[in-house]
Amino acid sequence: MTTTGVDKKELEFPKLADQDGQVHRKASTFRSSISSDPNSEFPAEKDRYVVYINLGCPWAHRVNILLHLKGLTSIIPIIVADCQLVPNGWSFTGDDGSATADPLYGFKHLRDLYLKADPEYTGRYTVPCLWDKKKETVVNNESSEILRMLYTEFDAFVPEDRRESVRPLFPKHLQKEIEEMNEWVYDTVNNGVYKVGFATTQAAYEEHLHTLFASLDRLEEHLEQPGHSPFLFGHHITEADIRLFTTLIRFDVAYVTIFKCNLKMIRYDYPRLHDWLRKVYWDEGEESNGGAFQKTTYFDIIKKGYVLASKAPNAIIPAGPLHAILPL
Ligand SMILES: N[C@@H](CCC(=O)N[C@@H](CS)C(=O)NCC(=O)O)C(=O)O
Repeated sequence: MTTTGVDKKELEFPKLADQDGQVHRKASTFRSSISSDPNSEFPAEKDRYVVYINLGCPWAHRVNILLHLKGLTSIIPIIVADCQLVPNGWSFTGDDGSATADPLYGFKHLRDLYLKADPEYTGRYTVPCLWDKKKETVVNNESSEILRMLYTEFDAFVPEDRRESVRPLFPKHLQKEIEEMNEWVYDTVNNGVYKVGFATTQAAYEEHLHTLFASLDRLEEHLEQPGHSPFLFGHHITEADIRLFTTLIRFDVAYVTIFKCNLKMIRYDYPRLHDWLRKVYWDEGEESNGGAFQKTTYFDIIKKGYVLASKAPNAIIPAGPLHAILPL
C-alpha cells in the first residue's frame, strides 16, 4: 500500500492534555459485550458485527492483529478509516487504506456512527469501534475488552487449531501474571508514550519519560528470566505480546522522534526487547498464523498519523530510521 503525503486537510487534533499539561485518558463509553450465549443481548454471530479501525492507531492495531491471528477476518470484517484526524473525527477518504465511504451507511465520518448509536453522545469518536449491524449500535469501543471478547466468545467460528481451548492467548496458569503485566504496561508504556508525546509542560514530559524508560528496563529484565522467551510468557504468543507489540513496533520509527521518547532506542539499547520485537514481527509460522503482526503493520501510515496528531508545524514525516525494523 502506498502512503499519500500530508496534504494538510483540516489539521486539527482534539487536545489530549488537560490544563495541567498532563494526558488524562478518558474511559471509553460503550462497554457492552458480545457473548457466545445465543440468548444474550449481543450473541456471537457471523456477518453481524464489523470493527472500525485506522492503520496508524496502536489500540485499533490490537484488534486487527487478533482478527488475523484467529482467522476471524471473514466473520468480523474490518472497515478502515483515514489515519488523519479532522475536526469531525476519523473520516473515510480512500487514502492510506481507508474506505472511500462507510460501507454500511455511506457516512463520511466515524462520528456519524457514534451519533447513530446515541444522538446524545458527547464523548470522543475513537477507534477501534465494534459495531452491531443488527441493533445498529456501538457494542464496545475499548480495545482491551474488544480484544478479549473476540478471542473468548467467537471460538465456534475460529478454525479448530486456533481456538482458545487449543492455543490460548490467555492460558489459565498465566492469567494472574498477564493481568499484572497488563496493568503497568498499559499505564506506563501503551499510554505512557502518549503521556510523554502530548505533554504540554516540561515537567509533565520529563516525569512520564523517565517512568516510560523505567518500564522498558523492567520489560528487558522480564525477558531475561527463565520461561520468558522467545515470547513474553514462553513458547506461545499471549495477549500480553499483542498489547506490547503495538506500542513497541511504533517506538523507534515514531515515538523516539515524534513523541520525543528519545532516551534510548529499542534496537540499540534493549537487546532482549529487540529480539522479542523482531521475532514477533517476522514470524510467519503457526504462532502468528502466517504473519498476523507483519501483515497488519504499516510503518508509513503510523508515522504520518503521529506527525499530524502531534501538530508538528511543518507536518514533515521523518524519513528514518533507514530500516523500520531490522532483520532477525
Ligand atoms: N482506550 C481506548 C483508546 C482508543 C483511542 O484513543 N484511539 C485513538 C486513536 S489512536 C482515537 O480514536 N482518537 C480520536 C480522539 O480521541 O478523538 C482503547 O484502547 O480502545
